[in-house]
Amino acid sequence: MSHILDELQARGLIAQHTDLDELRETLDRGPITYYCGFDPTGPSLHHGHLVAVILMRHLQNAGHRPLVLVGGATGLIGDPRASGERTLNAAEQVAEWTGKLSNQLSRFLSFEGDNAARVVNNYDWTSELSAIDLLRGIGKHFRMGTMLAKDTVARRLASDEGISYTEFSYQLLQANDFLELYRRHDCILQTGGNDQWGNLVGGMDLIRKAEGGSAHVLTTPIITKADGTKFGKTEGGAIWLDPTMLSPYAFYQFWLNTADSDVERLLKVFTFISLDEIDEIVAESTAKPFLRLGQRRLADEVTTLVHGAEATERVKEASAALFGKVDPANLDGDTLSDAVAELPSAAARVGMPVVDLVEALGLEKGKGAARRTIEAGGLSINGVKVEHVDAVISDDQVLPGGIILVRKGKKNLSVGRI
Ligand SMILES: N[C@@H](Cc1ccc(O)cc1)C(=O)O
Repeated sequence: MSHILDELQARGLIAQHTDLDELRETLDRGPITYYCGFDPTGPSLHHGHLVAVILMRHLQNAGHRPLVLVGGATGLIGDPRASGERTLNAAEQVAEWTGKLSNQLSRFLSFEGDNAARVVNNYDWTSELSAIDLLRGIGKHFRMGTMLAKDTVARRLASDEGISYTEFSYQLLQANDFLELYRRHDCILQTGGNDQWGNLVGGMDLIRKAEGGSAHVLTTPIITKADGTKFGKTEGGAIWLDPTMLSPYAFYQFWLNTADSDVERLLKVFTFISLDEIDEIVAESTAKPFLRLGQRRLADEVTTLVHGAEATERVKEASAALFGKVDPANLDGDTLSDAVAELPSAAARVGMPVVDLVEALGLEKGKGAARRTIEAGGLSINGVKVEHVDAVISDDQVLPGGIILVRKGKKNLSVGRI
């Protein structure tokens, strides 16, 4: 088996790092403890966090021990972003999001065995820190020049809006986390997104200055698309991992819609499929691009990772239903509803003439046209061709969730809703 660091690099999971040879030697001496932090700035993680979590899981799979840090304290302060000062969220809100994030994060790591993961909250040590401790114990190790030169800080300083003292101080708190975890758990590696580089190095320097200790940092790349457009946006917004914010169906579709030019890279970053197998998938996919094998596998794996195997099966049943093969017995109403959420729809009822429904859906302008389409064999309900112009909607055509799939020709799919 290849070395974990080589594997991570080959997968494109490492953007920047401190001395890799030294880290390699450290890792080879035995399991280490590492951490990655997540701030509760919203109710859910998104695809960006997923890259960080996947890196954590790779390291855990290689035998190392993860500490998942939720920023109960840092979430109250706000890591400065280039786009501007954050509004402070209420303490109760941050506490609620902290709980949600810990739950989500816990799904991705193992909490059993010798290298079981642990969740830590920086509120536990930061809330006890007095102003005097902060300024004497930590502040003294920081040089203003270095703090001001941090990428986001420098940019915000140069902006009209500037930066508050609150956000400016954020780097002290994150650095203190690393020091605290170094002291408490012998944690010697911090990972994070590439935008976190400055914060990570700040902690590493603090460990050296305060304890004479040596630690490492690794960052994951910010994922981009080959065509230069932003990765991870749907019409509805970010690729949230919470199924109530983005349905598993929409989540699956996002991955399924990956461009051919991005598939290989995303398979390496977002799945645990071996690199050899990815080579095979890509070769097959390139030979028969119309089958979108790479995209399917990607969507399958990532949806299973985030929402579980069962949800993924339901999503696939619902997509199959949309493309003609409807077996209501296997369908779950909620997933089907998610699947048809974006399609044109109209109210329907049992006993309604099919031509009326076709007209209401705007599939044809008027009943005459609707009749002609049926006569020509161009209309189907739930994938079954409608044979008679005077057919009416029957009970058994109502799918779970009160849905009737009406298709004209190959492409025009609409939904009657009971
Ligand atoms: N600053 C990190 C979150 C974080 C918080 C505290 C830490 O100790 C580490 C990381 C972010 O915004 O993504």
